[in-house]
Amino acid sequence: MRFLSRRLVMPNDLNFAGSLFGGRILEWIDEEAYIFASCQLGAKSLVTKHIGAITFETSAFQGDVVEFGLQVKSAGRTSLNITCVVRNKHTKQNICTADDIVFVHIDPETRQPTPHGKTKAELDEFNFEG
Ligand SMILES: CCCCCCCCCCCCCCCC(=O)SCCNC(=O)CCNC(=O)[C@H](O)C(C)(C)COP(=O)(O)OP(=O)(O)OC[C@H]1O[C@@H](n2cnc3c(N)ncnc32)[C@H](O)[C@@H]1OP(=O)(O)O
Repeated sequence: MRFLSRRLVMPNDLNFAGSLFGGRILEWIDEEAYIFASCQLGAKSLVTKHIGAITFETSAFQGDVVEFGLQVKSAGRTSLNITCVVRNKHTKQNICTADDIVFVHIDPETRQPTPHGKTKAELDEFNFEG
């Protein structure tokens, strides 16, 4: 798994208890996973179909730097299944794991699923630029 991106926890990212809001983490994961999937497939027309499992493991706080690890779990005909781990940049403690994040490649006109043309083996082999 490669950690490709970082964010700083700002005051407006906090919940009423003063820790990083779970909804904000999910928003970040959706966006980071979309960027990753889009780069892997070389395609913009992707929609989030499914997020299978979300586990919040430790809290993060204002001023923490969090980083996002992403990897392809599997590739289907029109879909890409991704795992994302959010961890504290300094302590390396996991904050959240989101598994089975499924994006579907769609035709921008019809908005129907359309093949993305990539296999897992191809993505594994040619993922140097992420
Ligand atoms: C201040 C606040 C600011 C907020 C600032 C926000 C900023 C955050 C920025 C975010 C930026 C990023 C953006 C992200 C992208 C979106 O968030 S997109 C928005 C949410 N998603 C949607 O609107 C999608 C709505 N769904 C659909 O349109 C239709 O379900 C779809 C995607 C066209 C698929 O239709 P379908 O009938 O399910 O198609 P079907 O052919 O049966 O299946 C297609 C593939 O999905 C797979 N699949 C189907 N169902 C499932 C399932 N339940 N589970 C797993 N796989 C499935 C199938 O196996 C198939 O895979 P392949 O075998 O072809 O590989």
